[in-house]
Amino acid sequence: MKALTPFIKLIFAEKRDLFLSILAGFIAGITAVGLFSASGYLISHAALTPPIATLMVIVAIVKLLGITSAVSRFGERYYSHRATFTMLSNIRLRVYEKLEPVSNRILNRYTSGDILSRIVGDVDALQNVLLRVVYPPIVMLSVFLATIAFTTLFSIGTAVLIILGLTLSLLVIPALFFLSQRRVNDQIRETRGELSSMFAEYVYGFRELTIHQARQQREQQVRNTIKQYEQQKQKSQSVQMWSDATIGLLSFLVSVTVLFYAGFQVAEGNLAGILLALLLMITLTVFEQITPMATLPYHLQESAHAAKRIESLEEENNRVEPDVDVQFNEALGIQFQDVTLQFADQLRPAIQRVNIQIPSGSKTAIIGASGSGKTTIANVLLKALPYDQGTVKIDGHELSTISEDTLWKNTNVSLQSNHFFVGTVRDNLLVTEETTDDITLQKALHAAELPHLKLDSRVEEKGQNLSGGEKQRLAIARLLLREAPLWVLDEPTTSLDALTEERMLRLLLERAKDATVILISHRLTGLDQMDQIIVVDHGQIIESGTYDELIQKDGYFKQMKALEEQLFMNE
Ligand SMILES: Nc1ncnc2c1ncn2[C@@H]1O[C@H](COP(=O)(O)OP(=O)(O)OP(=O)(O)O)[C@@H](O)[C@H]1O
Repeated sequence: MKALTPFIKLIFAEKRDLFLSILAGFIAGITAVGLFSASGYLISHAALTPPIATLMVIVAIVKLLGITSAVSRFGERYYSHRATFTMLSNIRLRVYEKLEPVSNRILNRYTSGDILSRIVGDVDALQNVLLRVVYPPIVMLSVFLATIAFTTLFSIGTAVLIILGLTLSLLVIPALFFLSQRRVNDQIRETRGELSSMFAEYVYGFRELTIHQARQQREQQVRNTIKQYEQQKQKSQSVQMWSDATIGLLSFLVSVTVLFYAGFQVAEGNLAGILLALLLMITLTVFEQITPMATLPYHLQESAHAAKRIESLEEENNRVEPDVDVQFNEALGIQFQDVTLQFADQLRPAIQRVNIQIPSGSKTAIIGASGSGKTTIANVLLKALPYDQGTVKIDGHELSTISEDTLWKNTNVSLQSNHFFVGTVRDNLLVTEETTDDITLQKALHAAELPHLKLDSRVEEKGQNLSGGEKQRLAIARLLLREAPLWVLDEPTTSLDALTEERMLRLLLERAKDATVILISHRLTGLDQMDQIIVVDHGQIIESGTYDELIQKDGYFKQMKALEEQLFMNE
């Protein structure tokens, strides 16, 4: 319930619509009760053949109540839905604003299918907070109180019977059915999340699954999960049906009891016979109004759960960003001191007691076997991963005192896999904020050895119409368009042949000559151009020094170099 508080606050921000929908709901409810009880009274009174004028007055009252009830019901729907749509758009904005700055961290922790189901499905589920959780009890309670007060004017016994019936129908029966529905609802939610992730995986991996002929197997898994989901939904709906039927039966029993009780009172001379139909109609109509209350516990649980899931995404945002931001120099010095990071599901730390000194303006290569922890070091530096122990400083400032925005503004980054947007080559070069003219863009393309690409050439989804090497060179052209005091290059040239790789590295280092450069690589090409080489193995730094120092040392680097040369000669 606590998780719902911020969303309930958003509902109460729509004070006017909320008030109008409650008012219209109350008028619609009370006039419906009035309409049927007046009809009952009219029928009974007509049997006594009163003067026509009396009947006309009652008929006019019935008509007026009928029209008022219909108009108020429309008003209730109109204002409550308007408040809901405004609230939903405010929730969507709120969620987006909170998630956007932490998207990097979230993508590391949740699958994209899960994130999608939270920001779409769970946000949509919150529309029921107002429509089915907040205002129905307020409207129902006020209608019941007014009806019961009205009934006590004629028969206190009938009022007591209605109160008992309502307590059973509104509290006891829904609570009992809710308890038996709870487990299956938990299962439904779990299966829905699983299905969403599974489906995203299927769509993303469609090509690989087809090539490896594993598509049918996956499809079957998705189908099985859909079937399981449908069965669980059916089970939940059947519990709901039984709950509705039991409430219907109870309302019928209460109405029959009222009829017998009031009939007995008439026979005893304690109640005017003309009121019998009125009391029966009041009972029947008031029970008709409780239908939305039967599903309230279900919607309350669903909304609270949705709110919790959204909140858990937003919790990432609670990591406080510094108020006062730092100012950086032309090139940035970097220091890692005893930095350790262990992923939750891993047996050993991805990086352990890592100590690195990178002087400002220097060029450092971090090398090591696959999985040794190179990218993790870069991610820590880019604040994409929180570390467990140690200190990281950039330009003398602790990483925690630097906002992500400032950090990324001052960094030119090439990730292992770069994203390419559907559009033109120009669109893909202009992803930076800086506005650049066509001549500069063309120069960047030429420098990245892509003279055959025109700025208006089409780039398909994920750059599918470009070769692996062309994609990397397009990413390099992007880098060339941006100035920054720190360059972090994670394997920027792995898809290139050795000679092109050498030229590209030279080009990048030339462009970043005044900046601090960190190059992550598991190949050793071009490392003689670096000021410092750090060798990582199993998350620990095992060697570091200049190219010449490491070659002279008979260590890991020298062995790797010898092995690479041998492979190169064999090719
Ligand atoms: N998000 C993650 N969750 C759990 N473990 C992870 C995660 N990212 C990386 N790891 C683990 O941390 C270790 C270091 O990974 P890292 O990506 O830093 O290696 P790397 O040296 O960059 O490898 P490569 O050269 O193959 O890119 C690996 O054992 C990897 O399985």
